Amino acid sequence: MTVPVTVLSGTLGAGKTTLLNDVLSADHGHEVAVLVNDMGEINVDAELVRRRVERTGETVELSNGCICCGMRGEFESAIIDLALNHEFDYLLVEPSGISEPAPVARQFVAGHASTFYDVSSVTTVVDARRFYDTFRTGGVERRDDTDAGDRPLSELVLDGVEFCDTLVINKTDLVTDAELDEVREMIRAVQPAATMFETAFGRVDPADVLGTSRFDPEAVAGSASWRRALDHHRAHGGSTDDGAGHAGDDPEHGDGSDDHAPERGSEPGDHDQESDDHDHDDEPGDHDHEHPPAVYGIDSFVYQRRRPMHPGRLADAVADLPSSVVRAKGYLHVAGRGDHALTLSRAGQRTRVEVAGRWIASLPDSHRERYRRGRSVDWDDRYGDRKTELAIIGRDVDRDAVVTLLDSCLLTDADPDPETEGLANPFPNEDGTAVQL
Ligand SMILES: Nc1nc2c(ncn2[C@@H]2O[C@H](COP(=O)(O)OP(=O)(O)OP(=O)(O)O)[C@@H](O)[C@H]2O)c(=O)[nH]1
Repeated sequence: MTVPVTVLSGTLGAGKTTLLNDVLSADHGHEVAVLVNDMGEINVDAELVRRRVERTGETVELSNGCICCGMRGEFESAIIDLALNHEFDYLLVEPSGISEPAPVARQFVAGHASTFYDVSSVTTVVDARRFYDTFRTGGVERRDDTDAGDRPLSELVLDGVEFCDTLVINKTDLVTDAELDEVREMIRAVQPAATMFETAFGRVDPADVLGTSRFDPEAVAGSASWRRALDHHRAHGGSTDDGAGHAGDDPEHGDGSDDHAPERGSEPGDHDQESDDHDHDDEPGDHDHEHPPAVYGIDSFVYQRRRPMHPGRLADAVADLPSSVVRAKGYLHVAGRGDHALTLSRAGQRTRVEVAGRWIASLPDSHRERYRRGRSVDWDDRYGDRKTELAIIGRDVDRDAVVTLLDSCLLTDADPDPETEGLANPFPNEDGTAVQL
């Protein structure tokens, strides 16, 4: 029999430990083991949790790195060791505040540990105050964890919100009702599918996070609004691409730092395999539309163009995107970067662009043909698989204005040839590199 697992995700200080302690001290009816992954030398969270868990089960601490990347092997050994040598009937995992929940969950879905465990829920705790400040007012981010690489906090926050089945909006005591309404709406904009709770000091009913069986790897991986928008777009003729139209990674894996290096085909429900499997919320007769139906008054659409973007104008345009755009994610075809597919990930006011891999069109003939034979690539006679394809998510977004802004970046015949004329180009052009705009 497998042991059910809840992965409790959330950025630093969101209130995970507070919630965990509250749940553990309640009458939950389980023999719980807890695995805490702190990054610091002083294992404060583990201490707090240990006091609670002593009565009922085991606590395991992993403190020398992040279990979603550098410590995967150690993590796997620890959970297998737990399963083999200890008595418990539920596992709670609190990854570090910089861990991505998807690779953590994957260890239980696809790794050796999957023999012993079954993910019941990936629950993400969000600090309502900080979410509002980050996404509504574009407030200054605190970078209190140096191991987060160069990823903005806003993106780490959205990682958790986008990959979960249950969302706990915590610290509601620190926002006004109007602010909470906005937080709820913005979260719904990026993650329409998860079950949502609102709380202060992590007070939830244990049954809301333990044993819910809400987790479905494919559904969760496809639940983010940007993913739904891209899938819908492709399914309705925006492209015949199979979601892997270049030789690099999916924009899901938006991180080029060494520790969080993307790994193809490594996520639960990996999109290279499942691009068209999940529900697209089709509307009959809606095939001209490039977006899923509005959810909670939220707009989402996909901007797609083949022609390359002028690098300087694009960098300026990204900075000028209206604040109504909460999230944008997808590929960029940038002039002067004809070899490399770039992924853009915008979370709140922060935008990060990284090299995702090579465009298939830039590969030597033999490789190119092999790729094209292996997958149904959306191919253009002039540009091959190169294209800009961005899912744009927000509230009351002036779509025409965004399209006009992005169209103004398209390279024209009047522009100098960026491949030959040494145009200033802020975009990255080597594997594993990224810039923030
Ligand atoms: N005002 C307020 N403070 C809270 C709430 N929930 C937690 N806190 C406080 O916020 C701080 C961080 O809470 P933790 O539970 O340690 O957060 P965490 O997510 O475990 O943090 P890390 O383990 O550092 O990633 C603590 O001082 C908590 O007492 C809440 O709902 N309202």
